[in-house]
Amino acid sequence: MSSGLELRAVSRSFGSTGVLHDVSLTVPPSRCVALLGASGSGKSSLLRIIAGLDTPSGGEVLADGADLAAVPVEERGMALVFQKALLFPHLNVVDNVAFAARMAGRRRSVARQQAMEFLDLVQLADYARRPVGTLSGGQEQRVALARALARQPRILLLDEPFASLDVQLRQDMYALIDHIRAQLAPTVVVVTHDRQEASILADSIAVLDEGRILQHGTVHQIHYEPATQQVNNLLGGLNAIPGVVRDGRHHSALGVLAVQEDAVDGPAVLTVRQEALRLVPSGETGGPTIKGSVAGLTSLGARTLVRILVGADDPAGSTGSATLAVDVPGRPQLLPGQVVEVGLHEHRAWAVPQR
Ligand SMILES: Nc1ncnc2c1ncn2[C@@H]1O[C@H](COP(=O)(O)OP(=O)(O)OP(=O)(O)O)[C@@H](O)[C@H]1O
Repeated sequence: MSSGLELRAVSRSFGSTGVLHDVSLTVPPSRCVALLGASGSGKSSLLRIIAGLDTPSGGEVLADGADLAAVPVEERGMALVFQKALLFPHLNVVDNVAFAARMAGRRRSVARQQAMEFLDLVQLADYARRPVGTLSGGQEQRVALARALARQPRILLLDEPFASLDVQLRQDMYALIDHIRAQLAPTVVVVTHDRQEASILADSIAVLDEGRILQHGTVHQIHYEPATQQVNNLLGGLNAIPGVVRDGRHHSALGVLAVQEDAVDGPAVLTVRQEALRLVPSGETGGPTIKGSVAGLTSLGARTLVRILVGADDPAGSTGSATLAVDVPGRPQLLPGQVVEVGLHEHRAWAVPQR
């Protein structure tokens, strides 16, 4: 069972300081939304309000259309997992997971039997009798997840639950969350400051900054159709070229490029993901290209970020110059100053009004 979640104009102030401002968000049942934002943007404050651990200064939290204002934490049908597992140190693994059922009055044997199903789900059934002090960080988080799931929440709230795990363990946990979603289909809200994690886990991402949602959209929209320049920055988009939009075309140091049809005329920044650009081998014919010179190379490991200066030798000097970042596979054999051509999938260019 899962519930739809809705936030309506939620705000929260501490004294005279507002930390959440008119936050509205809808998450359909069984969907996963990521709250993505820098440290201090209000992600945890929002999650605490959803869970009922804090009261909003204004606005409403609803589950399946019902206002939760008067519903206490334990009756909201939600479970929360934090960055720290916060297991009960005096209980072994299975009794940690069985805890809620025991509190609800179930017999020990029944509670343990049910707990075993959830330990099985997180692939820790063999660890049932272990003291929790003997677990690794990744195993602790699995137990914390099993304990949360044993409450059979309709909405699962995850507050940076994998932030302290190493890269490999995090990948394992992402697979586990996929598995849990496929098996139990809870609605999930995951707080993270890691855009890759948000993209892997969530169906949609709500980008939070200074207590406001800048944009809520699919993973694709947030990356390729940012609502503001700040969303582009927060999602790691490196290209933001100033210019002006006239009749669906953006004019800048890059030349004239088609952007979305409904782009508003006026000053606008052209965003185009570095991953949506490519270096065109000399002699290749086909779509439009942008000519520039190599300004620098940065290794990304298996890929390389090539920075290309465009428009610096424009004889008219009317449009100025711009640097374009292009993310390419491997390590291209390029020298600083070398002239290259960049292929741009025009439908990937997106204009954002300049403020
Ligand atoms: N109880 C409180 N009293 C006063 N200010 C608070 C309180 N709780 C949170 N804040 C402030 O609200 C803002 C948002 O904090 P919050 O913890 O929600 O951010 P966050 O995005 O989760 O950050 P992080 O990723 O670092 O956990 C911060 O400026 C924080 O100092």
